[in-house]
Amino acid sequence: MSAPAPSPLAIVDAEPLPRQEEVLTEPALAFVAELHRRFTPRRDELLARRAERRAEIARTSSLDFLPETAAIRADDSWRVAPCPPALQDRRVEITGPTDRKMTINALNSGARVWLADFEDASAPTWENVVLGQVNLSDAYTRNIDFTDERSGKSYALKDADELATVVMRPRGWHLNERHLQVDGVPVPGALVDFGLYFFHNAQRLLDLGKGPYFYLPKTESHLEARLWNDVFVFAQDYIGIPQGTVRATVLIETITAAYEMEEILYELRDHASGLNAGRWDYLFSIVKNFRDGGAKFVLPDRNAVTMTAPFMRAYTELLVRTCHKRGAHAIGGMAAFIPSRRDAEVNKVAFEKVRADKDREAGDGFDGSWVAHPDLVPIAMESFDKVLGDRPNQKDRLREDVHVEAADLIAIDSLEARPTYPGLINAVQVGIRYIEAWLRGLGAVAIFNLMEDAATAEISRSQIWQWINAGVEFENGEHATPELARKVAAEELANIRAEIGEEAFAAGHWQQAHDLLLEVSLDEDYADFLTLPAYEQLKG
Ligand SMILES: CC(=O)SCCNC(=O)CCNC(=O)[C@H](O)C(C)(C)COP(=O)(O)OP(=O)(O)OC[C@H]1O[C@@H](n2cnc3c(N)ncnc32)[C@H](O)[C@@H]1OP(=O)(O)O
Ligand SMILES: O=CC(=O)O
Repeated sequence: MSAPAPSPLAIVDAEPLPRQEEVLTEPALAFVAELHRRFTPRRDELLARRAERRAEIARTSSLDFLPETAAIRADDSWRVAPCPPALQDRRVEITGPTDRKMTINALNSGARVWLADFEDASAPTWENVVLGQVNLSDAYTRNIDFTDERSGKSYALKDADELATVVMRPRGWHLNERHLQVDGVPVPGALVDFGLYFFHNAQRLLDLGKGPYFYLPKTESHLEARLWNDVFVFAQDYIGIPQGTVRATVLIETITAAYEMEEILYELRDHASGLNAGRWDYLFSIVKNFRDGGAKFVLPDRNAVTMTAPFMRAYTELLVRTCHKRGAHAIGGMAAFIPSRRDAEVNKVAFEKVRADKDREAGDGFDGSWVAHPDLVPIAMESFDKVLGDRPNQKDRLREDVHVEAADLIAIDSLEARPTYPGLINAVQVGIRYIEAWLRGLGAVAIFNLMEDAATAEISRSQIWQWINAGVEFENGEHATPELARKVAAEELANIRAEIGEEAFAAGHWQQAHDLLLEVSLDEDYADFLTLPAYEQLKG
């Protein structure tokens, strides 16, 4: 008797979208279903391991390099695969969501790379998930030019040799895509985003002289990197392209991954092209993991933690050293200051702050860095041009002077700043405003002239949780308590209502955002990710 046919992947509870049939083709869905069958069980095991490790951190309040992988770190002989030409020069990378306008603007921005984001800059509505894929395919076939009906402005791609190389960021391992299910089980969003993109574009990209390149977010261990590597090996065979075609840049943006940088590169060595210092999620991860570690681990206001804090320098310098030792690119992170074309003073501050950040990164040995806005591309370019000149990167700068001990990465108490009452107000303001936008399908927004996305919002809500649980006393004598957070949130909601007016208030999701922020900031049972309960409430 022949084996029963595998269950197909079903589209569940989703309104049909224009042109979805171009992305959700039968062969593409069969590929995603196969990824799910092969790899979701291991994904589930690895999520359970995350919980075990966090329980261990709660018990010990410490982390260390892994004894069982010491041989990988000690072996000086291995390197990651040679870098493909399209990724040699990554001196400036722009990030952003994949709606049609942003896709064209990012590709045309003058940056060498565009991080096309299905993760923190994108709220995972079904429309964003599917139409983001349509837009990327349209960009590769040069079928994307359009006129914005509201502004009347026309958008067209520049010549191919002027466009940024795309590095696509799928969702992290923890999020499911409820609209695609096998036997009633939702497929991990990571496999949906990766699978659809890879299936439709891998060969097309090779024909264009590029390749299927990925940023891997929120990795917590080298075992998770191994899972991605196995996904790549399977996917390359499945569509018949050579092994080693995929390239992945791993975001080192969890505190546990910072202790496994070498191991992560090792697991992915046939597919790795670099590591990125994702500072915002990194801070979130520190607060999350050490949230109940007592006063020693209490971070001050988010905006008071800069990249020059000793524990942040330990992290970034170790990242550069590790990458260059193994032949990989070291890519810097995101300064959150957003320029304004309408306000010269805001613009000036953003340019100054971003220039200082990029100068520091270029000086420290990074091979490139991120910006959030096209107007910041020339600023970052100047910083890296000064250091790199005609060289595509500075991987030859080995930074052997860098020595980081395990304790340096979590020496939070070396900071003098303390949490402040205005810091609490800001965390509440940003939390409500960001969650409201997310529930409308926007994953990245400018709030108070700073870029906010899922990672920065995670810091805000986690700090409220941590400060309350650590019984922080602010400079004005107030204590962080659930009652105080509720009072500040109620005031903020009233302020927003007065600011935007009744009609706009009623049209938005403000009360819902307020309630959700309080839930994820005050619940004793801390939610691992804000986007998990938020996804339950996301329409579409
Ligand atoms: C922690 C992390 O994970 S960081 C990575 C994730 N976060 C991101 O990627 C954020 C990316 N940045 C953004 O999304 C945007 O810059 C925002 C939301 C912060 C601000 O956007 P806006 O309010 O539209 O900015 P602004 O009005 O100044 O934009 C001016 C123009 O630049 C374009 N633009 C702004 N940012 C980007 C971008 N990142 N990519 C492409 N185009 C952009 C706008 O579309 C607009 O184009 P138009 O003149 O044709 O209409
Ligand atoms: O994803 C990047 C970060 O800073 O977080």
